[in-house]
Amino acid sequence: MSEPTTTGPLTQPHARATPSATAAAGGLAARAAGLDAADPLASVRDRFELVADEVYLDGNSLGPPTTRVMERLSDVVGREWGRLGIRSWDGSGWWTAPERIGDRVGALVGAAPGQVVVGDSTSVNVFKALVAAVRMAPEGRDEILVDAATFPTDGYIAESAARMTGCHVRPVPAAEIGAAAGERTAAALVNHVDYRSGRLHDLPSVTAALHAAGALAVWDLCHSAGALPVALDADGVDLAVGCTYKYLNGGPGSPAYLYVRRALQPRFDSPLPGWNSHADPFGMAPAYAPGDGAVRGRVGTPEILSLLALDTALDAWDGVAVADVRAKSLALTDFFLECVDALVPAGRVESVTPQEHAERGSQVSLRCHDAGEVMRVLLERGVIGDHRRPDILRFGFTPLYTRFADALQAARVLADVLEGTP
Ligand SMILES: Cc1ncc(COP(=O)(O)O)c(C=O)c1O
Ligand SMILES: Nc1c(O)cccc1C(=O)C[C@H](N)C(=O)O
Repeated sequence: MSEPTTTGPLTQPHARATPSATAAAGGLAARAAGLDAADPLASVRDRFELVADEVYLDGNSLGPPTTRVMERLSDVVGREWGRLGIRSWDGSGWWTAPERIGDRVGALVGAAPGQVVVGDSTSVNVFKALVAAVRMAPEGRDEILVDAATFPTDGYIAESAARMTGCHVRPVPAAEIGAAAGERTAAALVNHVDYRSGRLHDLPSVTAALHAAGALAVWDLCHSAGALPVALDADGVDLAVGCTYKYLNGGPGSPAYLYVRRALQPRFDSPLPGWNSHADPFGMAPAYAPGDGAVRGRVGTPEILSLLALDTALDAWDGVAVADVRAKSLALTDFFLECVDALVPAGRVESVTPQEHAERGSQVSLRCHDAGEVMRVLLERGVIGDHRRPDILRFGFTPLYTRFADALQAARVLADVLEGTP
């Protein structure tokens, strides 16, 4: 599995102690204030529960709660579960929630209704998607291509899916997957945004190249859904999975989702054909007969509490255009890189996140000596990012609630911490 490509050191000389550096910092503060004042998404921040005096830059791992989730969960537990009990499966719409909320997620990833179902973990959905993809591939194909830098769970599950379907896994850098696909390739599993480097991969062209080779394209959208535009239908993606606890704010362990392109649904042969995906679940028939549409991706009883927490979290998107989110995400990450460049002592960090907008997700990853210790101190000082071993500091920028002033504050604290360490 390959390491992310380094895109060059942040080279500006560090001059914080000089009058010109002080002026630069003042200039950055004025710029941040101007950018925040002009931000069309500024008021959306009020929809989230955020800790005062903290800069939360870990929404690419666990998004914070929305302000309405407590009230919704208290109603679900107190009234729907507590008073209506079993009647809520129908009366409160619990039974159909996976497809109903799936359509809401679908709207954020360019999927027309009826193709996304929410439930299970991302790992489980990777398994369903990959085995089903191989089962739908042309006869005689025995290779699954996997993004060589993939988030580990995808790689582990692909290995198992391959063993179960008589295939082998070939790891290939994501950018080369299209070219690597050949007549033996059944399917490829690719991360839209790399979790370590924040690199955005070219979904339309990789998907088209896979199709040209007769293979199916399975995308993991964990680090892109809710952070940037995704056009699953328009780009002809076959299957996709993603989590809902990062940029969709569903909460810790909230259920993941599975997209199966409508044209493929009749051939989607789930490796986990649980009773919830049956054409007549309450017929309790001994023989399995799959239901029609997105429901085919279901397995067992849905995780109602976290599913409905996600439902409420998605209200935060009311009136928000994904294009505005993308524009702000790029502006935030550009501004953070500029602040780091201006304030952090020269040579202490280098960005592994691409400079080119077309290749950047919604995070900035900085390679840094002693990154674990540096992140520990940042957390102590109220800058919440994370550390990926051995040497990566990750900062996720979630446009719905992150301000330009937060980006500057994070860079200032980072500069301070690095000044005090060798
Ligand atoms: C790209 C990617 N895939 C999968 C996962 C995890 O999947 P799961 O929801 O099963 O823990 C993560 C993060 O945890 C991820 O970043
Ligand atoms: N899912 C997580 C968890 O249960 C605990 C801690 C972190 C996570 C994450 O999501 C990690 C994340 N996918 C990553 O990009 O590293």
